[in-house]
Amino acid sequence: MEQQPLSADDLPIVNGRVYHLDLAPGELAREVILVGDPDRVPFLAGELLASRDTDRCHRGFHTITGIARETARRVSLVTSGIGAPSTEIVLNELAALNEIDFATRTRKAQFEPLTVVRLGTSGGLNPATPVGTLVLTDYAIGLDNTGLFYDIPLPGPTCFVLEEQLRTLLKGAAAPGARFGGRIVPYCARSDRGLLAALAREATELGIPHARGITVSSAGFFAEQGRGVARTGSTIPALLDALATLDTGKIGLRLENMEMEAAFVLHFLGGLGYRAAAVCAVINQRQNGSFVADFHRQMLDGARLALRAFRTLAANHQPPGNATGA
Ligand SMILES: O=P(O)(O)O[C@H]1O[C@H](CO)[C@@H](O)[C@H]1O
Ligand SMILES: O=c1cc[nH]c(=O)[nH]1
Repeated sequence: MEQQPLSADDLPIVNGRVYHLDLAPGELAREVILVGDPDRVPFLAGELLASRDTDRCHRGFHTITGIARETARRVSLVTSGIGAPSTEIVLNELAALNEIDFATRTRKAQFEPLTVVRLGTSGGLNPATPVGTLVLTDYAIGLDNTGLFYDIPLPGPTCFVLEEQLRTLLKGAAAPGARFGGRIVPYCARSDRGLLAALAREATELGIPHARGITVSSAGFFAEQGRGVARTGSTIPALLDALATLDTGKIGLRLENMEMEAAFVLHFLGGLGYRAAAVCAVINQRQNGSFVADFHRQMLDGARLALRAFRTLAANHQPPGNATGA
C-alpha cells in the first residue's frame, strides 16, 4: 500500500531541517552520544573529535557531528535537554532524520538503526557506590508519564516484575490522603544487551570505576526525586526511604541512581528497534546529601566508553538485541 506523506504539521521541516534541532538528514551520524547539558557538546567535541562537519545550535539543542580521534568513526554529540518531554522531541527528530525521506516526506523502505548512548549525571541511591562512579544502566524505571504515551511491548519478564514492584512501592509510600497517591505509574525499559556488554567490557579494560544496576528516571529534579524544597505538599515525601527498601529479589540488581532521561531513551529507542544504553556519573549521594559540581573527567570517560563500544559493535556486525529474553 502506498504511504501517505507526513504532513507539514506532523513533521515540521524548515529549510530542509527538523524544526527543533535545526539539523538536515546528512548531518546526523548513525552513532550518537546524547547528553543533557548543551555545554557538554562543545566540551566533548573539543576533547574527542579530530574534525567536525556539523555544528548547529537551536533552542538550546547543540549538535556537533565529526570524526572521533580515537576510533576514526563518525559520531554525533546531541543535546537532549533536561527531562523526558524535551528528550521525546529530540529522539523523534533523530528518528525522522534517519528514517524519513525529506523530499517525499515518506518513510524510507530501508534504513539502518541508530546506536545511542545517553551520557549524563545522576544522584546515587546506593551508599556503597562512591561519587564519581559511572553507572551503566541495566534497567531503567520511568516515573515520567511521557513514556506512557508510547505503547511499546514489555522488553521481558524482568521489566514486568520491576514495574509491579515499583507500582506497589510508590502506592504504599504516598502521603495519606494525597490527591495523586497511587497515580504515578512506573514503566520499565532496558539497555540493549550487546551495547551494555560492550560498554562494561570497555570500562573494565580502561580501569574506569563503574557499576551496573537499575536507574530511576524521574519527571523532575525536586519533589520528583524526594527533595522537599517547595512550600507545597508532596505526593511521596519519603520517596528516597521508600526506594531504599526495594528488594528486587531474584533479579539481584540494586537501584543505583536517579536522573531524568534514561528510561524514556531506552523505552522509545528500544521500541524503534534501535540500540540504546545509558551511562551516568554519580555526582551526589542522595542518602548523605553530598554533591560535586566538577564531573568533566567522568563525562570524558563515559564518552570514550561509548566511542569504543560503537566500534566494537560495528566490528561484530551485531544487530540490536532488546526484543527478547529477560
Ligand atoms: O547531566 P544530565 O545529562 O543533564 O542529566 C541529569 O542532570 C539534569 C538535572 O540536573 C537532568 O537532565 C538529569 O538527568
Ligand atoms: O540528584 C541528581 C543529580 C543529577 N541529576 C539528577 O537528576 N539528580
